[in-house]
Amino acid sequence: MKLQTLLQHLHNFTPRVTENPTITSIEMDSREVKQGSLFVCIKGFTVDGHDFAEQAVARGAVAIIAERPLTLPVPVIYVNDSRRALAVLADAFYGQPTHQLHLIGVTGTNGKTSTTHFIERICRHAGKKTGLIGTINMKIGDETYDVNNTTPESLVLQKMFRKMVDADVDVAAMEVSSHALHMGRVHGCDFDVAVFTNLTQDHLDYHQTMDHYRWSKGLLFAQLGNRFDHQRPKFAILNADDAASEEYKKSTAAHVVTYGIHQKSDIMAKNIEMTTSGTTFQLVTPTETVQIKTKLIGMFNVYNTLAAVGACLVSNIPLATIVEAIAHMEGVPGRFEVVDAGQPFTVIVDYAHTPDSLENVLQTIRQFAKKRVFVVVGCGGDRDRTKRPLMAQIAVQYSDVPIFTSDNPRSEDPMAILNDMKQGVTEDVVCIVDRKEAITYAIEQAEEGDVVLIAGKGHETYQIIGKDVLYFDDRVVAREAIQRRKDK
Ligand SMILES: CC(=O)N[C@H]1[C@@H](OP(=O)(O)OP(=O)(O)OC[C@H]2O[C@@H](n3ccc(=O)[nH]c3=O)[C@H](O)[C@@H]2O)O[C@H](CO)[C@@H](O)[C@@H]1O[C@H](C)C(=O)N[C@@H](C)C(=O)N[C@H](CCC(=O)O)C(=O)O
Ligand SMILES: Nc1ncnc2c1ncn2[C@@H]1O[C@H](COP(=O)(O)OP(=O)(O)OP(=O)(O)O)[C@@H](O)[C@H]1O
Ligand SMILES: N[C@H](CCC[C@H](N)C(=O)O)C(=O)O
Ligand SMILES: [Mg+2]
Repeated sequence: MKLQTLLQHLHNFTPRVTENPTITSIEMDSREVKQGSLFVCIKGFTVDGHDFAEQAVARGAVAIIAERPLTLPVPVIYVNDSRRALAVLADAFYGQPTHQLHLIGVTGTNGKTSTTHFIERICRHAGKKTGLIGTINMKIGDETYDVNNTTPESLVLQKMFRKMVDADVDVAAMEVSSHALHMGRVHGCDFDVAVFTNLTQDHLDYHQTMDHYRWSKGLLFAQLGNRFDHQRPKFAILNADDAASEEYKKSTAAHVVTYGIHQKSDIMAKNIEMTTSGTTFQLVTPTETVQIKTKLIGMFNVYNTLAAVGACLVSNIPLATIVEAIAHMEGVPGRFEVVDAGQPFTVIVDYAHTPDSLENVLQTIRQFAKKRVFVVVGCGGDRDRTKRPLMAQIAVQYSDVPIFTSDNPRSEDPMAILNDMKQGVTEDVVCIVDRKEAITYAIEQAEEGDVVLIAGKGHETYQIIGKDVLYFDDRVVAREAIQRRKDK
């Protein structure tokens, strides 16, 4: 694509460049630049992309997008906000792929990964070709691609959407984090359906206040198409049991469909019954009431299922197909995942890393636990510090044997994180800084009928200590500890 053709999409007011080289790729990382690239300088949280512009030119960049003056031998186009410019340019460069996809975005503090996976599975069951973007990975059909972020930067996103369109994907479900909404990573994504799961405390390191966090999530609904196009209607699927939905309802021009258990909503779950092997409930929709049977447990999964049902119904998937798909649905990796190595007690690995999710998952376990509940839990470094004492409190309140340990300490001192956790409790709690030792301790202490919850890292196959990303998988560590116990 020619530089001038691409720049037509920017509508910026700075002097126009006269050169018109062919742009072979857009890059935001100088290390990825090739001959013919357009390099976009982004001022990041760690370094400033402008400092790598010279390097980009040396590697073959033929034009640069920048926010501040640079003296370079190639044309430099100045913009006020290069991250936003990147989103506009990436959308244009890849041929506006989201206009050709049925795109479902899911936001909320907890349940995004679960809900997007449920939507993907229902759509596949309906015979659709699917795309998926989120915390665990990106997918086209069965093909998987690694991710660095739950919601990647616009450049990565638009490239993936192009790949999806070229692979004839019908429906794409993606997680939309509050960071992505606030930083504009999803500018240019033409969502058809926006889903809200819930809002509870997390990410205050980034957002500072709950008001800012709530507002950031609300951007998904506020930016969801502002005209009534009956050919391509837009839908907001809102959790009526969460107070934030009232605000999102007002901020969107899209058609609103609500779901819930307590408040009167368009889609409701009634007569919920749960056992250790699954859940049944009556699904009440505006047209029909049907019986749902699922292997999933936990009230939170009823909410995630309702959210997925809402998204799929407005996407024209027949209710009967949805019901059938739900009956076949397995859990999501690292979400309430049972580790069974033949031990006489239950071991569950779960991604709960917020106060609300930890409380939900422990409440669910409490409902069924015959004997003691152990919880091995830590809190991530370089993340919301204020959730640490709250998670500690919840661990103590809902378990019999809380064991505090490290999650991903990142650049922080693991002991300092444990101390932050201990501020939330008055009791003496076992603290074992090494996560492997903590898991082993729990497994050695557990007796027949007990439940051991290993919380916080779920599907993660690494532990970040300092700058090191070390292989670590709670499920593997638990399995090995069980085996060692058996071998004794
Ligand atoms: C705080 C934050 O969001 N950081 C994101 C940000 O990184 P950054 O600002 O540190 O980037 P940087 O290293 O300063 O680099 C600035 C620019 O210089 C460029 N550069 C850098 C080095 C070089 O040699 N050459 C070069 O050109 C970089 O490519 C970049 O364009 O931009 C990166 C690229 O888009 C992101 O991967 C990164 O996410 C990091 C990994 C992160 O941890 N983000 C978290 C907070 C986050 O976004 N989380 C949400 C999920 C939350 C949830 O699920 O609950 C998410 O959506 O992932
Ligand atoms: N609807 C829900 N409400 C509260 N807790 C939930 C809900 N769904 C899942 N959880 C809990 O939160 C954990 C994370 O779930 P999930 O990965 O689906 O959320 P997420 O929003 O994608 O998280 P992240 O922000 O890290 O991407 C689960 O392991 C479970 O303990
Ligand atoms: N998306 C979340 C994941 C947290 C997972 C937990 N294991 C941690 O490292 O804190 C975050 O980046 O805050
Ligand atoms: Mg997720």
